[in-house]
Amino acid sequence: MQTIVLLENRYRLIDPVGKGGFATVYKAEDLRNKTIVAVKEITLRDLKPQEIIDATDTYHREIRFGESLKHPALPRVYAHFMDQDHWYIVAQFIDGQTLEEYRQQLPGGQLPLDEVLSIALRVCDVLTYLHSRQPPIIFRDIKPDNIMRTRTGRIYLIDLGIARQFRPGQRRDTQALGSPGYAAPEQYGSDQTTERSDIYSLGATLRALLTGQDPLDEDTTITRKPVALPEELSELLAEMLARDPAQRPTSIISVQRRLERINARVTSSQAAPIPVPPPAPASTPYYIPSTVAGAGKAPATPKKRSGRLKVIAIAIVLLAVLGFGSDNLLNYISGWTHQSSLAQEPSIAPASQQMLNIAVTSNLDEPLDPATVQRKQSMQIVGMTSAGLLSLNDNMEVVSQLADSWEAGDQGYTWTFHLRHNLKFSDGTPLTSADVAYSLDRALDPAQKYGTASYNLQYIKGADQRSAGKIKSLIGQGILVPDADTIIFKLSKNVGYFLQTLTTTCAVVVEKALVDKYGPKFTNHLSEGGSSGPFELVQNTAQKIVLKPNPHYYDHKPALTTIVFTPYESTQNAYSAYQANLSDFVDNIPSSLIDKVNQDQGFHRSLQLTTTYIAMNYLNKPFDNIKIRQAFALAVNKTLISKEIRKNTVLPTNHIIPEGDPGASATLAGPAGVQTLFGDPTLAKKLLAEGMREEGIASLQTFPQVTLTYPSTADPLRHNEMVIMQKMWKNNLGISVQLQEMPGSDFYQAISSQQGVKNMQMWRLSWAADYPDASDWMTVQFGQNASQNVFAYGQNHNSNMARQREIQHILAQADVTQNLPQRTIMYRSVEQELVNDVAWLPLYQYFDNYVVKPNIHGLTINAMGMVAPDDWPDIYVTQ
Ligand SMILES: Nc1ncnc2c1ncn2[C@@H]1O[C@H](COP(=O)(O)OP(=O)(O)OP(=O)(O)O)[C@@H](O)[C@H]1O
Repeated sequence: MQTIVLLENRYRLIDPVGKGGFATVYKAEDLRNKTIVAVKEITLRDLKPQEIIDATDTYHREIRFGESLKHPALPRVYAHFMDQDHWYIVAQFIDGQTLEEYRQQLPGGQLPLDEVLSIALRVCDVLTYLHSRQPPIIFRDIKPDNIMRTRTGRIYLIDLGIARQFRPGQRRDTQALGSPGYAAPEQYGSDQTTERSDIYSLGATLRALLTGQDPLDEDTTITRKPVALPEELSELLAEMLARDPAQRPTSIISVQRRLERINARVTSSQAAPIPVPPPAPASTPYYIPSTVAGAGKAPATPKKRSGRLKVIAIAIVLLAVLGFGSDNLLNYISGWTHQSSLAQEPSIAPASQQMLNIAVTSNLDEPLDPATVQRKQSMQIVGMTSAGLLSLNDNMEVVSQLADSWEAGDQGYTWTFHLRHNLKFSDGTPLTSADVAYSLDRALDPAQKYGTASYNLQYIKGADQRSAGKIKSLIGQGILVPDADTIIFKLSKNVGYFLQTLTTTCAVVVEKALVDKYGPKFTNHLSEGGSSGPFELVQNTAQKIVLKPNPHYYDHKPALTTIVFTPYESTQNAYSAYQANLSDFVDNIPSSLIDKVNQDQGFHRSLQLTTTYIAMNYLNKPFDNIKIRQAFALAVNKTLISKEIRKNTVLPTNHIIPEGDPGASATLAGPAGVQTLFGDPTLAKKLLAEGMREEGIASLQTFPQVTLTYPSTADPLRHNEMVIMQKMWKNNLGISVQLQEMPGSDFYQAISSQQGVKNMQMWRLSWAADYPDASDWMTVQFGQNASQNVFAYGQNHNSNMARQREIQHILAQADVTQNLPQRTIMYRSVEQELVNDVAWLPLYQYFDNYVVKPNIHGLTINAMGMVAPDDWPDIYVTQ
């Protein structure tokens, strides 16, 4: 029996994976999201007072930076919490090892030149990001121990704990931090650390990886391969390692450019042998600190990682602290060691087997034009082959894609984006800010019928006129292109969620040359080039879409060599293909198949930002009374609907801002403060009686006839769902609700305007997020003049009308509040009032149910129903 260690009732510790100065890092399962995370535990007991102060600083910095910084090479921080003796940070789990561990497995501890250059370029990329923050962030501890590498070679910087913001004017750091040998001389207290301190540490790291020699290691007994470095690289390293910061390269970007040139030469001349000069003396010309300024004594020996026994000893203490008895402890530890010694992580399969077959259940005939795609599967393909300035990760955070950095000015009315250096389309032509500008402007062209840009990109100044056909182009007006690497947006409204709008599919880049050549039919020629995402399209027919890695994508190349999308007539057929090993992945599995599919070893589900709700018309009787709305809401048992009708493929909810949206509230109560999801029939009856009294309705006989309207569909479950609610209202309130099924087109036409719903009392509808932001669930639905607000919230004669108006005012203010935490608080407080008012009666949130073969590593669907572009380098076939 194995005892489970559960933190916060949510994180199940699986295995310790690493140990640092103050912290132990565990691989853990987040039971709520069913994902693997890293839990970093800092144990305060046994620390000396100064160590507690240092650990506190480290912890707070790691959280602050981890939560605010977004870069594909920085692990995301999801949560933090503490108990009496420990602090915890929950972060993205990196399935890999540190470069220090990795190099120790290689002969002489040395990495090949091309691999070091590739790592160097990636580290430069993330340092460029950190150094371009305002104020710049100096990492201060670049070393092989703080760089992790996944099995596919993806690189992450860990341990933001000692990073700090550069303060102009401050002469020196208050603390001497960094790691001996890797830290720049000025980090020993003589001067303030700057970007050039990171340049020094990167130089020391690259040198250690190339030579196999630790900067402080004088041991000459180890056999190491003499290193032959291109002359330019030797020169660059010598400059990076100059003792005087003024002698080092001025910026990390200049280092990156030089490394790119060296890399291009090395790659092109790989076949030719490089002459091997005699090895240089280990310690020169590199600076090796002999004293720690201020402390007056020799630097401490570099930290050594503790062995497994020590880790287990710490675990015993941890478990004892968490209240486990000794028997459990022993069971736990034995289970743990047993499991660990047996746990053989499957290895990555050879390139010839890196093929992913995806079964889709609608035709492949939709043109893959980012401006107009509607189907989810098409959006997924577009997201794989086309990149935007920004994208979303699995945690619904906005992360950089083509943009390297960005800044807001003018109180959020101006946004300046700096593109990554040297971007290219898949055909090798340069991708510049002019291409981004062209693509966004094109998406707003009224010729793009059914496009989403007129809505998603509406905040760019002049977008309304462009999409109404009143102006020919936004470029030079709302979109400015001062140079090839910079694009500026001028906004008509300084919404705090502008970045989120740029993650939508309509905001990705298309190649102008291809559109100019083929016009609207350019999507039939995507295999000729034009891809800007991690993959390029090589075949596009009704029978098959084939993708291969885009050789010019800026990020680490995916290990998958081929991805094939094959259409099937039904999900049942797609699942049969999966069972017959013809397909590796099927998503959107409907509830009708769930009993069969959820037995599958590869079954997963991911909560989606899509909610089904009942809308009530504030202008029509009887729903112009809040108590009657509350009575109808509390008479519904949402748990029962989820279980009986939807076979638990949905999550019953009281929330309007759904779980998984960064704005979702953890403390929301349902209408009239009811916390449960199965309603409260007693309270519902009481509220109904009070509401009827207020409205002068003497008895149920004179209660207005109520009709629930819903769009017809082939899915019988929708009808069953309406029938079960009809029964609940009858049983709990004594009211017979009529059901009215309407042809879909008539229904959607009707609910698009207040005039259209004039004769409707309540209707069933679903909403899927455009982007993960609370505004999409608040202002877009309930704001003044919001197109979705056809039920007349804030424009009626209800008793709390004045408050409804105030709420609309708060929403308008929240939209333009630039400070995210403050904005979130505003939306959440409004949401609580809207839920109490039954402005919506939310029923449930959807899961995307999917199967993925166990030998496909890392494939997960995020809350927008997509595989995040950032994930592709870590998705591969195992053997
Ligand atoms: N996000 C992560 N995913 C997987 N493993 C991790 C992660 N973060 C850290 N580790 C592992 O845990 C080890 C210790 O982590 P880390 O270096 O962050 O601890 P620390 O106490 O802050 O270190 P230091 O003593 O260097 O300041 C790392 O060397 C690595 O092996």
